[in-house]
Amino acid sequence: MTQQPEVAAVLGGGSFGTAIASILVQNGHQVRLWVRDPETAAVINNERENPRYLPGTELPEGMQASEDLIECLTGATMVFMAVPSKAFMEVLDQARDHIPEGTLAISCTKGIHADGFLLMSQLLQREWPHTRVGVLSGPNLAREIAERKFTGTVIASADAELCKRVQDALSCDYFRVYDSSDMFGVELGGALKNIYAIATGMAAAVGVGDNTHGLLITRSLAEMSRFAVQMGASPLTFLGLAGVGDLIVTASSSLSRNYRVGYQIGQGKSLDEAVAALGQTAEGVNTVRLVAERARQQGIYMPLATGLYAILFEGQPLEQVIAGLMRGEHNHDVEFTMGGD
Ligand SMILES: NC(=O)C1=CN([C@@H]2O[C@H](COP(=O)(O)OP(=O)(O)OC[C@H]3O[C@@H](n4cnc5c(N)ncnc54)[C@H](O)[C@@H]3O)[C@@H](O)[C@H]2O)C=CC1
Ligand SMILES: O=C(CO)COP(=O)(O)O
Repeated sequence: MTQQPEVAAVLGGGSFGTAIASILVQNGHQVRLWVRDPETAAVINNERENPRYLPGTELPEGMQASEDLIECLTGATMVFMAVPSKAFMEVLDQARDHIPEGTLAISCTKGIHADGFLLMSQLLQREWPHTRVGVLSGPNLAREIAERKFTGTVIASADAELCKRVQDALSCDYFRVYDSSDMFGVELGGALKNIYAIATGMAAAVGVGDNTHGLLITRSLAEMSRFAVQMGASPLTFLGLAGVGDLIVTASSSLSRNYRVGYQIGQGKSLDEAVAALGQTAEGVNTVRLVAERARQQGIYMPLATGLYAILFEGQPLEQVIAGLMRGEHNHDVEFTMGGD
C-alpha cells in the first residue's frame, strides 16, 4: 500500500458491508465493521466468518466487528454506509453526532427512500451536511467479492479528491475502482436494476428461452435509462458498469437476492413467502413500488416496471402481464429509447 492508511467505519454487517470491510482490511487500513448484534460481532472477531450473510467465506485477519456504533466511528476518516435503504435514516440519526466535519461518507446502498423519493446520497447530504458524499455502485455481488473474483466498481461524486481516496483505499489485484462525476446516475442505476432482476428471475422460473432473456435485459436497460433521463441523470452513465454492467449481472445471477425473490414468485410463492424465505435484503421490491408509482404520476413509459408492480401488488397473473407486454399495449414500438421517447 502506497497511500496513507485510512481509518474506516463500515456501518452494516450484512453481505456487502462485510465484503467491503474485507477489502479495506486486506489493503492495510484500520477498519471497524458495525453490526447490531453482539453475538455476530463476536463470531466475526473470533471465527473470522459471517455465518449468516457470507457462510463459508474466510474473513481476513485483522477484521474487527463491534456492536458499539460510537466505538466504530471514533477516529474514522471514511464511513461506508451498507445498511438496507429502509434502515438508512435510522442509522444516519444514530450516528449524526459522532461524524466529524469533512468525513467521507460513502453510500453502498442501492435503494430509494419512500418519503420524498430520495436517493441515499440525497439523505446523506441533507442529514450529514458537514460530510463529503460519494456513492459506490457497480456489478458487485458480495459473495464474489468476498471470494476475490475479478470485479469492477464505480465511485461517484462531484468531489474528485474523495473519488481518488476511495480508489486508493479499495483498489487491489481483484477489485478495480473506476470514478465518475455523475453520482445521481450511478446511484439511480444501482437502485433501478433490482426491479429488472426480479422480473428476469420470475421469467427464468417459468422457463423462458435465451431470446427472452436478451429481450428482457435490453428492454430493461432502455426503460431504466428512460426513467433516469427524465429524472435528470446522464444516459451515458447507463452504458457503464453502474448501469448495464450491474443490470447484466444482477438480472442473470442466482446469487442476486432480487433475482431469487423473482424466481420464487415465478415458482408460485407469494411475495411475502419469497421475501421471508430469502431472509436478506431485496431492495427491488420496494423500488418497483416507488418507481412504478412515480412513472404513472409523471407519464413515463415503463411497461416492465408497471407490469411487475401489477403482479406483485395488484394480483395480476404473470401470463396476463406477459401477453400484454408481447402485444405491445400502449407501446409505439420505438426500439431505441436511451434519450427518452
Ligand atoms: N449483497 C450484495 O451483493 C450487494 C448489496 N448492495 C446493497 O447494500 C445494501 C445492504 O445490503 P446487504 O449487505 O446485501 O444486506 P444484507 O441483507 O446482507 O444485510 C443487511 C445488514 O443490515 C443490518 N441492518 C438492517 N437493519 C438495520 C438497522 N436498522 N440498523 C443497523 N443495521 C441494520 C442487518 O443486521 C444486516 O447486517 C443494500 O442496499 C444492497 O442493495 C450493494 C452491492 C452488492
Ligand atoms: O447489487 C448487487 C450486485 O451488484 C446485489 O444484488 P442483490 O441485492 O440482488 O443481491
